[in-house]
Formats: sequence, structure tokens, C-alpha cells
Amino acid sequence: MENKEKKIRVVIVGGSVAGLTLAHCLGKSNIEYVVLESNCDIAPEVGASIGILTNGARILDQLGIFDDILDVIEPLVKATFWAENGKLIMENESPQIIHDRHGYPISFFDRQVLLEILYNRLGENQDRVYTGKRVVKVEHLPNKVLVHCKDQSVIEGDIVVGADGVRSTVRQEMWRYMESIGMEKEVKEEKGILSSEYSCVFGISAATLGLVPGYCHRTYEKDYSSLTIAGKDSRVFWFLFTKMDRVYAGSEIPRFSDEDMEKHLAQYSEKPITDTIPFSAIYQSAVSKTFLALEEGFHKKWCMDRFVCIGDSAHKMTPNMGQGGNSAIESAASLANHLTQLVRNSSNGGITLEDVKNCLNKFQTARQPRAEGIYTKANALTRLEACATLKNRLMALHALPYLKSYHIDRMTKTLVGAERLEYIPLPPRASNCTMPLHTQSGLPEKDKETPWIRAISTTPLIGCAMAAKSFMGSTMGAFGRI
Ligand SMILES: Cc1cc2nc3c(=O)[nH]c(=O)nc-3n(C[C@H](O)[C@H](O)[C@H](O)COP(=O)(O)OP(=O)(O)OC[C@H]3O[C@@H](n4cnc5c(N)ncnc54)[C@H](O)[C@@H]3O)c2cc1C
Repeated sequence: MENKEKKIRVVIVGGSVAGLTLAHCLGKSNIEYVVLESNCDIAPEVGASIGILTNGARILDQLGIFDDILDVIEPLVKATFWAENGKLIMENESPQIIHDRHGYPISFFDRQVLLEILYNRLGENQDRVYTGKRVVKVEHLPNKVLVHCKDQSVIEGDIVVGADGVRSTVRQEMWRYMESIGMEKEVKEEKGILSSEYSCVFGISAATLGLVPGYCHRTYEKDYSSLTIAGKDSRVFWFLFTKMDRVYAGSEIPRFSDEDMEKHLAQYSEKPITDTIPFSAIYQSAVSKTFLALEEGFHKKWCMDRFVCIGDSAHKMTPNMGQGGNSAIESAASLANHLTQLVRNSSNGGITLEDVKNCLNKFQTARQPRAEGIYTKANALTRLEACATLKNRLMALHALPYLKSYHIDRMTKTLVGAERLEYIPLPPRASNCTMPLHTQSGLPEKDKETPWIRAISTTPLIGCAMAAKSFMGSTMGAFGRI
């Protein structure tokens, strides 16, 4: 007979953005948890940055963490967009407008610092986080999971959460379990999901003459794009996104050496970051830089019995939209909402496997549409910025300057209807703005674009015609500017 338990114990595998956020959320709900992180250092210096946008910031603010972030960032206020020949495509105050609309600045800083903040703010719950614990196997029993670590320790729980990134061991173990109960077909489909078409060199550089803190710059051209953000104390966070020679399936996704990176960067040394700053000016003063293939994959199956995956282990997107980590935060909050309901609704009888399954399935059903909408937009943005098709090129280089509010409204759409923690009140910042959270709006509702904008983004021929009409009608003349 199945054991009835009064409480649940959640084993979180992975102590990064998704795992540590979930730890905070569960802690606020008095749900027992442990975090198992394979690295010995919870906040390693890996030379990466992260942009926290409204949808992540709002949840971190609910958790009482956002003020720590404000202390270490320079709010973004201005964005400029450049073509390959160094001509300005457009400039606007979109980051400031987003701040005014939604209450939170776009906050770019070292990812290591975010992890430090998340860990430090756990306070006395830090002793629930175990570093140097590489999970190698998960045993699924009818009444519990046994999570095995490389150091031979075994941790027992009611639910195991895979917050262990794109190459998730928990996901592999969930697949192994599914195969053992006759779900080979579903597993086969899931295994083919990951692919990679774009690569990215990202880095952090010292202050660069001409780059103003709070300004970000994007360059769009055929098969590549770049993003540069000048942050607090003029620290420069930069990304070079390039299309690879082909689409690589999961098992064949390339890894790059330092030599590959240097050769690759050299090809872009003269490309403009602004009209006066070439790419070489920032990458030659880099304090860190990394070259990797960007994986993309949205798993249909996030949970099975006592297994559940969140963050990159469930939805891996390209970084151009800055939504991978923010979506991981949203998924952590959504899972915490569902687990809180599970515990609260089970006061008199304990929690059965059936209860756990229902809860995790509800989480998956509730969370997937929005996560998939953002995933699709993020990957599409990578292609738009790299002018992957004629319509992308028209949009990025020619139509965007005429579509200022369209560009900002698209961003608003992803930010306004996000997840929130249902059991913690919204902080004042989330309401003291012109477009506060509205959980029923935003993605994945159908875009509310004007018909001619939709035409540009969906039909190359009509797009050409409309763009041409727009250019002719303009006194400036788009081609004169680009
Ligand atoms: C170049 C680049 C730029 C990005 N910029 C942004 C941005 O501006 N904004 C944004 O929101 N997102 C950004 N992202 C995406 C973001 O970094 C990820 O989506 C986010 O970090 C995912 O967090 P996660 O916790 O799910 O996974 P990860 O960050 O991958 O963490 C997984 C953790 O699990 C641990 N782990 C792995 N295997 C095991 C195991 N077997 N046992 C125990 N522990 C294990 C790992 O050590 C790691 O700490 C960017 C990504 C890239 C590549």
C-alpha cells in the first residue's frame, strides 16, 4: 500500500539560476528541499553575464532579492542599432520605456554576482545547499526517489527537480525511467529535440572609450549580429552571434577550442559596435571570453511521476532576447506555486504518488504555452538580427526604424503577462508603473499587429512592397540612412 506523507521533500539538482530561485520560492512556502550542485563553488567565475528583465525581476523582487541587484547594476536607458557599414539603423529609449512601463530596469551584470546574491540571500537555508554533489543516477520507487551522487551519497526525496541545465542528468534519468515503463516512443521523440544553428562568442571587457554606461548597441548583418552593453563602472558585456555552416543535431553539436575562437574573432575585428568603435576594441581588452554553439530545444515532456525539469533542462533558447535565465526564474516560480497548492490542499490525508503526478502535470500544462511562446520568439530574434532571410533583412535593416513602438510593444508583450509567486504579495515596484503585471495578457495570445506589419513579417513579397512603399513615402529615405 502506498505511503501517505504529511509533507514533501524536494531534491533540486543544480544550484544555478533555476535551482537557487526554486530554493528561495520553496523556502518561502516552508517546503522542505535540498539543492545538489556538482560544482564545488556555487558561484564560479565563468566569465558570463546575465540580463534580468521584468519577468525575472518581479519574481526576484517578491523574494526580497531585487534590491541587491539594483546595487550592482547600471540601469539600461538607451539602445542603438547599427548596420554592418557602421550606419545607424535607429536609436531609441526602449530600455527606459520598458522600465517606466513595467517598473523594473533592464539589469545587466555578471552572472557570477547573481548566483552570489541568490546564495547569500538564502541565509540560514544555505545549509540545504550541497556543493561538490554530482548526481549520476535517480532511482524512482513507488513512494520516493533516491538520488545518487558520484561520491556514493544517496539523497531521498518525494520529487526530484532537474535544474541541471541543457545536458541534464535528471532528464536522462527520467527518460531511462520512462523507457522502463514502456514509453520508448515518447523518449525517442524527446531525444531528437536539441539542435544548434548559431554560435556565440561572449565576453566581458574593461571600460572601452566611447561606450557609455547604461547604453546598449546592436549590430545587424547577414549571418551575424552583435550585442554590447556598457554596465556599471563601464564594465562591457558583449556577444557575437554567428550562423554556423549548417544545423547540427544534438549529438554532433560542435565544441570550440581557444584557437577556434581567436580565428573566428579575427574575422569580425573590423565590424562596427558603433559608428566609431570596431569590434576589436572590445574583444582585445576582454577579461574573459567563451565560444560556444547555441543549443535550441523545447521539450514536450517536462515531468513524469516524481521527476520534473525546469530551466534549460526543459526549454533551451538562444540568448538574443535575454530570456533563458528569466524564463528559468518563471518556471521555478510556477513550479513552486503548484507545489505549494499540493501541500496546502493535502492537510488531512498526506500526499500520494497520484497527487504528485497531478500536480506536476498541472504545472507542465499551465507553464508550457507561455514558455514555448518566448522560446519561439527568442529563436526567431536570433534569425531576425542575423538577417537570415529576405524578410528578416527587410525587417531588421529597413522597416524597424519606422516601427519604433512595434519593437517596444513586442517586448512589452513578453513582460506583461508573466508568472508571479501566488503566495507572496506583489512588491510596490510591480504596480508603480504604467503597465503593471496582467497575468491574463501577453504571450501566447495572438499578436495584435497591424495587418501591414504582419504582412512584412510573414510574406516576403508583400513585405518588399510595403517596405518599398514606406521608403518612398519617407522624406528621409531609408536607403539614404543605411
Ligand atoms: C551566451 C549566453 C548569454 C545569455 N544571456 C542571458 C541573459 O542575458 N538573460 C537571460 O535570462 N538568460 C541568458 N542566457 C541564458 C541563461 O544563462 C540560461 O538560460 C540560464 O542560466 C539557465 O539556468 P539553469 O539554472 O536552468 O541552468 P544552468 O545555468 O545551466 O545551471 C545548471 C546547474 O546544474 C549543475 N549541474 C549540471 N549537472 C549536474 C549534475 N549531474 N549534478 C549536480 N549538478 C549539476 C551545473 O553545474 C549548473 O550549476 C544566456 C545564455 C548564454 C549561452
